[in-house]
Amino acid sequence: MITATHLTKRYGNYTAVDDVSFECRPGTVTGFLGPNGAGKSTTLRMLTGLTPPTSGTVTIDGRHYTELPNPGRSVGVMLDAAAQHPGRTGRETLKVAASLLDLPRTRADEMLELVGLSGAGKRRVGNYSLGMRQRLGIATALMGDPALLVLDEPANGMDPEGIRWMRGLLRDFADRGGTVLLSSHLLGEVQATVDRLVMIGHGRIVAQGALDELLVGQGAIVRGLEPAGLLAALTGAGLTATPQPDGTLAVDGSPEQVGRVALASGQVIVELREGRAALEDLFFTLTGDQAAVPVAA
Ligand SMILES: Nc1ncnc2c1ncn2[C@@H]1O[C@H](COP(=O)(O)OP(=O)(O)OP(=O)(O)O)[C@@H](O)[C@H]1O
Repeated sequence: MITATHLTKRYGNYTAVDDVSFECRPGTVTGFLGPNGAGKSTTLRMLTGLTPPTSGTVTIDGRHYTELPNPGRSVGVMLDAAAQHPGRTGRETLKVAASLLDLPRTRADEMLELVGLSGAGKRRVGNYSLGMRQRLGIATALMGDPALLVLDEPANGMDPEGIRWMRGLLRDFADRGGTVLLSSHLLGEVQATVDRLVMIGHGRIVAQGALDELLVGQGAIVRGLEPAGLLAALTGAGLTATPQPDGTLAVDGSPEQVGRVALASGQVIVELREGRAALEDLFFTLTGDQAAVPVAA
């Protein structure tokens, strides 16, 4: 289990990570989501002992990363897939990782196979695409058969097939009791992969919880035969309705409320559903500059 408690990092007067607390439990995949510069990498660097926190703690099964006897056997980490030695082949990279972990070098070929790079093992990493480097980084992280995985932007540079592959791999890892924490600045990349989300903006956690919980209570989506008339009726009834690019209105009321307003005002509705606004909208709202959103439990 990963536990961050009031984790804070300041660089001079600038607070990159501000009072961040969250947990990642065994059997779950947690997405750590936020726009560029939100503080994700700094948090992951504190988690893996590379940057000391200004205050607060982050532990792995109750211990600091630096206190783990053989960290690579407990936590698989990939912080920067692009930073691998370009002159080594994929196989050499994994052999070095195996020897650092005191594992047989044959493990390198097993891992190449696992991440679908068997055919590219003899090529230099400098000639790999970013997606291939991500696969190699994941192979390195999995090398020591850890119970936890920490991956910074693993979907970066991966094509849709690669993302699908990674989703299956991480799901399987978590289903076998593993704990996964992965960061992303693009919700769409991780939405189908994660069970839980921790959203960060400007160094602060703006929301966290199960994916389903975060989607609850998002209002209603309605499409009227005369959108302008429906908008006026909804607004007149005290509801906030926002026109969407697809011609629907996103309303901060329940479908029943919207239906009643439409009935009372004689507006014809051609579509009405629970407003499970795309999580992307929630993400942008929560992390946008205007957002002064309190921390959700
Ligand atoms: N060593 C440092 N010295 C000063 N400022 C830093 C340092 N490291 C990070 N920062 C600042 O802290 C903020 C958070 O950076 P961080 O890399 O954690 O964000 P991020 O969410 O991972 O975004 P990205 O995906 O762009 O890396 C940024 O404004 C960054 O400029």
